[in-house]
Amino acid sequence: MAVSNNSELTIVLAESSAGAPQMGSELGSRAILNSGLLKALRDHFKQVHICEISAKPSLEEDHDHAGMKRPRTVSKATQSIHELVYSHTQQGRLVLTLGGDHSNAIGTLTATTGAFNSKHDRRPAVICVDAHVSINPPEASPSGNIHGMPLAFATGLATSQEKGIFDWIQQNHLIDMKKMVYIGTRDVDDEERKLIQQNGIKFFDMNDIKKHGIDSVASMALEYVGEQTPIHLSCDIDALDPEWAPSAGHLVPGGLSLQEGELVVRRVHETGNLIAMDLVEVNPTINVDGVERTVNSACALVRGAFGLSV
Ligand SMILES: NC(=[NH2+])NCCC[C@H](N)C(=O)O
Repeated sequence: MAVSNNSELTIVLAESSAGAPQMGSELGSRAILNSGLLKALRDHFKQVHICEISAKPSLEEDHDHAGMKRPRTVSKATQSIHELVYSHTQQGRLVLTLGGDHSNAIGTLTATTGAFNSKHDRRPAVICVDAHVSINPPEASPSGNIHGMPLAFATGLATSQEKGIFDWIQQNHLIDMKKMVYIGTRDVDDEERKLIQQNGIKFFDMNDIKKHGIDSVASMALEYVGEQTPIHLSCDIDALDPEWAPSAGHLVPGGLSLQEGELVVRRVHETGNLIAMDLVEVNPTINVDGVERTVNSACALVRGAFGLSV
């Protein structure tokens, strides 16, 4: 029996780019939704709810704190996302969050985990499709950009007690490191590598994909998270090769083809266990000639994950 109810979808437009070094990804959510995707989702689901969060540059001071840039703006935006996603997950709806930059996943991952934990006393699995592992604790981050840190906060490897800076994250929101897996990684910082090893976090990097093929990797990843486990699928568009997603913030060559990306998300769909999906880092201000291609790729991943026809 599937763990998710597939009749209602909530779309969260996470129009915040404060976690990234450059602006522009706040325009990504609408670019994706308005490219025909909304209609397709409305045709597919019985009901579609749309919510939005925007993080306008705050007028108050948001100076760096403990190795983080714009920490109060990002904390506030992700807390709002958390509250929305939490309440819609609790109502048994599937949730699609369209970013925005990857820091938004701090809000989504803590929300589905918190909501499932309080309702069912268990934590969902998290499948991250990403070129990066996005698990830098602030003090180890080479950039200070919070979009490189979402998994650090969502796992509890990074914490902050500072008022207004991620002090809203609670113990029961934290994802289970033994139930998370990365697919498509190829740009990992030294400290991130150590954390992945020390905590035994499962990953399938691009070499594993070349070696085993994407279908076997998808099978291994799904076997690892286990049957009957709700799945939160967290996708950064930069997992795809820049050929397929040129309008993204941090391009890393040697990524997944669109076909490989689609295969992964369709395999997740087939489990019947998907409860939430994030799609982040589409930036329509980068490589403007490639925006349409990037948006089409993003739509294809969303369609695949929710089992819409091609
Ligand atoms: N979602 C992204 N594009 N992340 C890029 C992160 C790059 C680098 N690891 C950092 O922490 O700054």
